[in-house]
Amino acid sequence: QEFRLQPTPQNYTVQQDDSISIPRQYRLMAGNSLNNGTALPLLRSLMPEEAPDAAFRIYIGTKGDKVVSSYRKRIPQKSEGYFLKIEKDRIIIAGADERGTYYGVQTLAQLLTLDKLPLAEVADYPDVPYRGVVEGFYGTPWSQEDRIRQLDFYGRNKMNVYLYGPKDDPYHSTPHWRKPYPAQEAERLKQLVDRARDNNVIFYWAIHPGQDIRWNEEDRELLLQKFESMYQLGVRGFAVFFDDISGEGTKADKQAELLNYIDNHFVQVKKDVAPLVMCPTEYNKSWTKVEGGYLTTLGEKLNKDIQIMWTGNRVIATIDRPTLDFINPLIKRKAYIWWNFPVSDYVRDHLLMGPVYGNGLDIEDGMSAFVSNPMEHAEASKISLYSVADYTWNMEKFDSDTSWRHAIKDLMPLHAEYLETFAAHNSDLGKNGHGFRREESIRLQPALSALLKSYLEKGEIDETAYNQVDEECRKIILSADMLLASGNENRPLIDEIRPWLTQFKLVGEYGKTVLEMMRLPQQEEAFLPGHAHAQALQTLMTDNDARYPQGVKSGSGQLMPTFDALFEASTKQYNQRFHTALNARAVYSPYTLESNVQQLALLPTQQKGKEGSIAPSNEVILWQAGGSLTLSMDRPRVLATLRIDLGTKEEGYTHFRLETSLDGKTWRNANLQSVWKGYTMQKADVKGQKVLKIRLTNTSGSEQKVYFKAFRLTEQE
Ligand SMILES: C=CCNC1=N[C@@H]2[C@@H](O)[C@H](O)[C@@H](CO)O[C@@H]2S1
Repeated sequence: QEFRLQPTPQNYTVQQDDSISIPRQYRLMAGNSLNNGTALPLLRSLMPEEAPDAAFRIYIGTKGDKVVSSYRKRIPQKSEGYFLKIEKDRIIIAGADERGTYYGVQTLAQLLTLDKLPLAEVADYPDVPYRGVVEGFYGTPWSQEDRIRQLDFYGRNKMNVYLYGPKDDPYHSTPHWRKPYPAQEAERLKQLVDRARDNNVIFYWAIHPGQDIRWNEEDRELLLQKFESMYQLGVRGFAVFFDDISGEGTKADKQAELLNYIDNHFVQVKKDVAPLVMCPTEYNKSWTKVEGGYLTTLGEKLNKDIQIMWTGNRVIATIDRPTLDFINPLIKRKAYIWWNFPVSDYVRDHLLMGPVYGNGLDIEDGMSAFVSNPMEHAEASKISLYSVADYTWNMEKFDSDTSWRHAIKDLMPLHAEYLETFAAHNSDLGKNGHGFRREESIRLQPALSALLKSYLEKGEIDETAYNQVDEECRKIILSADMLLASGNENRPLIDEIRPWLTQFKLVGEYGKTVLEMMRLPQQEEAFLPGHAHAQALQTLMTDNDARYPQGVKSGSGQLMPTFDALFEASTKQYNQRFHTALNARAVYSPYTLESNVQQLALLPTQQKGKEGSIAPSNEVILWQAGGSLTLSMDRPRVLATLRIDLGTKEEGYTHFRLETSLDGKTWRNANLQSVWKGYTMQKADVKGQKVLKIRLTNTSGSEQKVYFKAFRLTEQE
């Protein structure tokens, strides 16, 4: 692939017929505005040989510095803009501000990877003011090493914000948000703040107090003290998240009062702190009732410089002009977009490695920020983050596929072709509660559907499609092995995705086995080993690693559905021909879910051995009066245990009735006994009962706001 600057600059011209060799020595002419910034240390790390008498010169400064005064007019009049020019005997880097100058050096860093320096001219600036990442997902928070590597990545890709808000950090959220971090954690956070500064990234620390905040003087002061303790660690960006909570903390006027107090008595007082950011309780259109006044209250009452986050028309959604035309007038400012991609905490058995696409390319003027909420897999998230950096810097010129391919090359230059094969087939989310899907196996789709169609409809094999799919299965197996054996090129990435690489290889082998089976349904003996092997591979693909209780899925969007359909079709053909009863069912979930509660209706069911479950949801469920959820079995089954966790205390369960049925007509009450306090985990007394259906209904007569943290059953052996 040809060289490209990342992100794509606004203006970039190169003299085609000329270039210079990279100067070994140079005389540095630096504006003193850069003294305690990070542009100079970066430049020195790239070009170490300063020599006062060298012929080659580097002029670097910020608008207003004498040293770049003759280039003043060339500097874009945009914050974080810069002008970079490479001439025969000099390089000029002139920034509109310190960060712009730093970005000019980052662009030079990329040009220095070429053998010769092009005589280039770059006049560049970002489209979106704040660009970066919010570590805001449920699940295992990133490690210290993950975060250090992330911050360096943001510096190189011109992302300027990182918001620290991992839901499962107890000092960010309930129960310890009021307490300062213990010394060791505080030290680690200080390291991150320093690393962020080296990369010209604003480190935002977020607090998530809403689940148990009291609207009083004491909690307000405790919150400010916590912010002060973070300020002492060097934090210069602060956020307050009120998402995924219920109860007192959800009141808009109270939230606005608290945030304005923080703004007036902390942020504005400190003078060196970035604008305050808040995450509202109603943070997407599908959850907000405009007439309820929550958003308009924030829009009217919140100080104008306080940023309000928004995920779009749904929790997981792409962002377009209508999305912004809805929210901006209500909040009376440009939304601070929290984009829930590639976050996978609601589909933890999947990796989201595909291209970033679907967001509008003409909406840069409608948002104050665009930050990505990524996967708990930090390295694997970089494929998307690279493209988010590209998209937010220069939206019109963003090309999803080019960006995706370069993102992969940036992550593993020596194994790019194998990582691309892996990423192409590991991008869809599978069925999920949010109904958000992504394209997968795009290039192979025509061959997969042609192969399946001709086989199902005419019992024939489309040889062209067959060979394409066969060749891809070979590449899948090869790619999995090459990446597993890739050593130190990007060990953190391989450590993260290893379970999915192992699964990916099984998918390739399963494909090859099924392709062989397709040729043999008329051969009584020869068909059998292939059928047995395919079933063995199906078992291996479902009984995966106990360390991943949520399971590991690969190729679930296109490859596996096609291979399963071909397995079933060829086995059915065989059974008809030889009057046998070989198992002709590939995947098969004995449980189906029906519900008229909108946020539960699409939740997938899972089966592993004797355990069955409905996938949990992270958010607050608005469970309407009379709303119900019914789990149906394929046949009556004897239950051992049933555990339900609605994230509520004892009294919360009195609003619900649990019933079981053997025929779907007559229902019996099953009582809910509490198993343990805290987040009361409930256990129903269904031991030894034979059931066909289980139903949970809100019988309280009014809407209930609960979580849906667990719905798990085990069958009797
Ligand atoms: C604008 C505020 C967004 N707040 C959110 N909190 C939750 C996040 O913690 C989850 O990672 C995400 C995906 O499951 O869903 C919502 S999005």
